[in-house]
Amino acid sequence: MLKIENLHVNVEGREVLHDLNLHIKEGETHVLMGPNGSGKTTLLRAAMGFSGYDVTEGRIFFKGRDVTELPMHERARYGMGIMFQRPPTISGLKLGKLLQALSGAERKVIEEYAKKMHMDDFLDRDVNSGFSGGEIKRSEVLQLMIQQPDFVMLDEPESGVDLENISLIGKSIAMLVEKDRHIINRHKSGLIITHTGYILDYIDADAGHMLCDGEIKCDGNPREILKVIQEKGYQECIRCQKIL
Ligand SMILES: Nc1ncnc2c1ncn2[C@@H]1O[C@H](COP(=O)(O)OP(=O)(O)OP(=O)(O)O)[C@@H](O)[C@H]1O
Repeated sequence: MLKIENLHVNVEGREVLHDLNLHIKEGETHVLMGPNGSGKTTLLRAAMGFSGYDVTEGRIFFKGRDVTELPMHERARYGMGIMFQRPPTISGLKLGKLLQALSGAERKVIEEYAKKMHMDDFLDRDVNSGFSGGEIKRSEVLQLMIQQPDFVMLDEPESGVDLENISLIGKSIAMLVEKDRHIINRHKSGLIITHTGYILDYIDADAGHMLCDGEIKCDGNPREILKVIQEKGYQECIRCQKIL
């Protein structure tokens, strides 16, 4: 689904990602962990094609096609979707209208989806305007549910979300990446940034990666990586990777 080879990314003239390699197969969901400022969001944004995230070396392949030079809207059309860590407020644009524009679906269908995410009362409000942290996350997941991308990138979906809503968001993301289906019938994939690992209670991730100083320092079982980080810190995770 996504193959990243020897990726180097500059942000504001500084190299943030160095020689990064990542391979996520169709039907797989991976989690990405790492300390603050290590480059996790940069990786998602570069993969999605945001401007300001300059690929200076390396290639990004999506569904077998080299998308390194493709603009973001074409990557989205081709099946990539992203959930922001801190999405902007869009004054003057109602959430319902945005969902209609994203999907072309009728209002009735949008209302049904919105109900599932407990967002039906938000359709006539400006996107993210005055939304709480948890409401913003539910709105982001709702936008992805409407778009149904083949590959979702989620930036800290559980941060700022209360326990009840983590369950709702976790289960919805599991459906987005088809974790409810048997592996042979699963065609969607995902990459999820997490600090706490709560999302792993809902999504049985296939692999985990620890990013530090712009490089992936460890690949392995996500729960094992998380355990080492929680108990001994990131440096120990880098050191002990052989046992994961
Ligand atoms: N637009 C930008 N302008 C300047 N520096 C940036 C910009 N975007 C990212 N950076 C820098 O790149 C580095 C990596 O940032 P990034 O947001 O990718 O980290 P992260 O691993 O997602 O962190 P966190 O866990 O805190 O969300 C940081 O030092 C950050 O300050």
